Amino acid sequence: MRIVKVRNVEFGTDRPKIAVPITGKSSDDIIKQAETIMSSDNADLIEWRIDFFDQVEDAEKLVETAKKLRQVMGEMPLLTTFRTHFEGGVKELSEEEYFDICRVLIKEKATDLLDLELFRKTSKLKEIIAEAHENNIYIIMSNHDFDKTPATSELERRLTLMKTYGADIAKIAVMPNSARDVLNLLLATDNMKYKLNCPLITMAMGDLGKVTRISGEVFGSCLTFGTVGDASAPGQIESTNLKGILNTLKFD
Ligand SMILES: O=C1C[C@@](O)(C(=O)O)C[C@@H](O)[C@@H]1O
Repeated sequence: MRIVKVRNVEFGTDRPKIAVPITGKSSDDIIKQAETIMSSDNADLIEWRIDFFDQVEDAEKLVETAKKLRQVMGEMPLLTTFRTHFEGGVKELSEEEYFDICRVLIKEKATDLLDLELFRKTSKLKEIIAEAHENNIYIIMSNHDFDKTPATSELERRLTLMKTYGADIAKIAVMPNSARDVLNLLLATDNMKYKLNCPLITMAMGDLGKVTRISGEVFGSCLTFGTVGDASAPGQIESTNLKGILNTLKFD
């Protein structure tokens, strides 16, 4: 599998990296959360969920908060994500507004990794990916289904599409309604881990899917989301616990 190195963290090798989400609404809350995460010593990277931030549409405030985060985070990679309402996020934005926010983050080099949702306008996605790469920002392309788990072939098709568009890492999150759905997500992951030559992040959400959040090293998911405080999706495991389990399941 290809390895993607962002600052001092390698994705696609060794145990899955732990991303801890920040879900604060105000700039102060966001910085406080980052400080708590840093002192927990469990995170390999932080995901800033900017759809929770009540000033996300104010470019100046967005960049100012990103700069403060960088001061708190030292050399730890920052993933910035605007999760749209359509894919389970907090705030509703037009497609144009969504891409405007991506552009601000890229132009100001305000993040190391940017989440980009697959099901947006293709021509725009390609433009944003090119701009991100010119500015040394990595793209995690993503897709979320909060109701169900698509068929394995469809999961594989979506992951392949992400890679074709130029994603550095391809991510898919689904909601399982049966153990078979969980297996299908894991099967798609295992099928694509060598085929795609692109690190993958996959998970089944909710309690039923928890096993997918700890088994990435076996099946080929390079990152798992764990909590310090609030969760950003159902089924996320507390980060101290998560780190212990990942280390227990580690193999050579
Ligand atoms: O894409 C994802 C995955 C996620 O939905 C999860 O299930 O852990 C959590 C989100 O914050 C993140 O952007």
